[in-house]
Amino acid sequence: MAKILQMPIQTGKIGVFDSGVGGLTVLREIMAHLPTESLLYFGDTARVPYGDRSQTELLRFVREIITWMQGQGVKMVVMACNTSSALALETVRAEFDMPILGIILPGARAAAKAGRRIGVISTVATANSNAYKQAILEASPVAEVWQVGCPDFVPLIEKNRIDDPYTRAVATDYLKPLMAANIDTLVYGCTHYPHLAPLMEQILPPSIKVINPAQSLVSAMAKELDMLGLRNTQSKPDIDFYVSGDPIKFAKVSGQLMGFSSQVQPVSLSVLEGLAIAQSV
Ligand SMILES: N[C@@H](CCC(=O)O)C(=O)O
Repeated sequence: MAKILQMPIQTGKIGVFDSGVGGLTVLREIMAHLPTESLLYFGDTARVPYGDRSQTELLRFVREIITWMQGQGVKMVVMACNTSSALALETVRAEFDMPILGIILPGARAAAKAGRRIGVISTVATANSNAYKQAILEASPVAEVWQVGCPDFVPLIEKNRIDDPYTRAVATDYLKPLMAANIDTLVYGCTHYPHLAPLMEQILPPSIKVINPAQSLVSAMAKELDMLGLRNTQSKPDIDFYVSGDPIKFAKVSGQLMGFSSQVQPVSLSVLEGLAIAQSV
């Protein structure tokens, strides 16, 4: 595939994407810690969940999204999605001529610093990839890692069923093997899961440290922006939201989860799919 060359500029937006509302937990950290950056958020809500997709499918989606973001003039892309980071990051980094950051390495490093008996909850695809386990063990060879795939979480969170006894029962069940393993640290290995924090805080013993990889990702972003001379110093940043599914539904759920309302614009799947075809010829 040919690389598309483009000169990034400081005032360009940072593209942030996920399958749905999960990446908003990353967006929240970026807004808090890099408040002068303009952002472009894309939620692939027509194709959520990503967690049971094959690597071939995910690579196609991720290539389409990054190509589309390049067309929007972004200066950096942030995969606010662990599943994409686990299965597609390395490949697309070699294909695109722009900084692309994933969330797993920063999360794994933070976990390795925080504890020794580490539980990672994630999508099934992320768990099967062993990406967290490998990255944690690289950072701390003495660590022990337990990974649990939690396929029911994303559909429940996309419907904002957080304060729901069913979700509580599901969460208790997923955490059981980790409690039995006596973990000291729990990693939210899917960006949707920090939305569950109010529920998790009720279920988890307070002695367990909880790692939200987005916090370390934002530090990595800051370093990368400085290194590339791409920090935005303009004072009036803005945020654009786009989804491949229903913009009204996304605006409603994101408003409930984040506490602010936003204008959400549609990007049709045929536009995205066309980009992948154009790239491969
Ligand atoms: N936000 C997700 C994607 C989840 C999904 O769509 O299954 C992640 O971090 O992996």
